[in-house]
Amino acid sequence: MSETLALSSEDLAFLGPYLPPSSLDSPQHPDGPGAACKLPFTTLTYACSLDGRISLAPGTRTALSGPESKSLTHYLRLHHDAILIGVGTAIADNPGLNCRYPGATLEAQPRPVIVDPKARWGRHGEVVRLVGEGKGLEPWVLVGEGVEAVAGSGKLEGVEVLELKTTESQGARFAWREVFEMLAKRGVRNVMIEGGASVINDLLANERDIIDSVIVTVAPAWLGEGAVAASPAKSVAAMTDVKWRQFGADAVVCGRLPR
Ligand SMILES: NC(=O)C1=CN([C@@H]2O[C@H](COP(=O)(O)OP(=O)(O)OC[C@H]3O[C@@H](n4cnc5c(N)ncnc54)[C@H](OP(=O)(O)O)[C@@H]3O)[C@@H](O)[C@H]2O)C=CC1
Ligand SMILES: Nc1nc(O)c(N)c(N[C@@H]2O[C@H](COP(=O)(O)O)[C@@H](O)[C@H]2O)n1
Repeated sequence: MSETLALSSEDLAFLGPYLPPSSLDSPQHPDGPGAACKLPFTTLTYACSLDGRISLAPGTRTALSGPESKSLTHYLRLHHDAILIGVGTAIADNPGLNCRYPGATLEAQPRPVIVDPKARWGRHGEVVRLVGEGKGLEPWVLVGEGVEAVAGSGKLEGVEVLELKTTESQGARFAWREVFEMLAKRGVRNVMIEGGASVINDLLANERDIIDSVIVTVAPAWLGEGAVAASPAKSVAAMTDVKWRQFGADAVVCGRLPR
């Protein structure tokens, strides 16, 4: 399952303080609502360019991380119970969402979680890679209550569809807290939130209290104006507990969001 290099002991020491605690009884964020409400510990993590972009164009998969920071992503996957993405990313990237860090076994794999209120995923054939390779866990797809997932096509075989109520005010949205409560009830202790842009921007603008750790890779490239930006609708104050480290050609910043 390994496809990445092992990180150095210095890299691991750098990342250690930002990883999820080993159990919910020992929260890293003592006053964090995540711990208080028994929500899972959450890590918001993605890679962006020097102009804050995460992909070249909407619906386009773009490799920004170099080999070293890609290893970092897989090391993070090793330390989380679940990886959450929006359906836009699932459709655009057809991601594996498994852990390919050296030594990662099938038992150590994170649970892919796809936020898909209108059950759009599975209509495009991308399901095959996520589910079919047998190198990761069966994804959970969160759909709106009463929304039929890929009616009659049978393409969602190997995927568990979970229903959650939506609010119609903003076009079938889930309340993030309810998403994470649902995951906690299913035994998920920590979640790595990988994107994409809508998920990142919504959480940063509106639900910062839910995020316990932030780990962002900055690649030394510019994607330009037409590219998809990680840029919340509102400003967010500077992170606290900030540390930077170089991973190959990329810079990685870790921190916590101000409460
Ligand atoms: N560089 C990096 O690290 C990463 C880059 N990416 C890139 O990001 C791009 C995709 O971003 P984007 O198009 O914004 O897609 P997202 O992955 O953010 O998915 C967006 C969709 O998820 C659903 N969604 C988001 N928030 C909620 C909510 N609160 N409740 C219910 N549903 C919700 C909506 O689905 P609906 O519209 O059906 O209602 C929404 O349109 C791709 O190009 C991908 O390559 C992605 C991850 C990481
Ligand atoms: N860390 C990171 N760096 C990049 O350059 C990226 N494009 C991403 N994308 C995220 O990783 C997913 C792909 O995962 P697999 O390699 O297919 O398992 C992709 O869907 C994004 O969530 N991340």
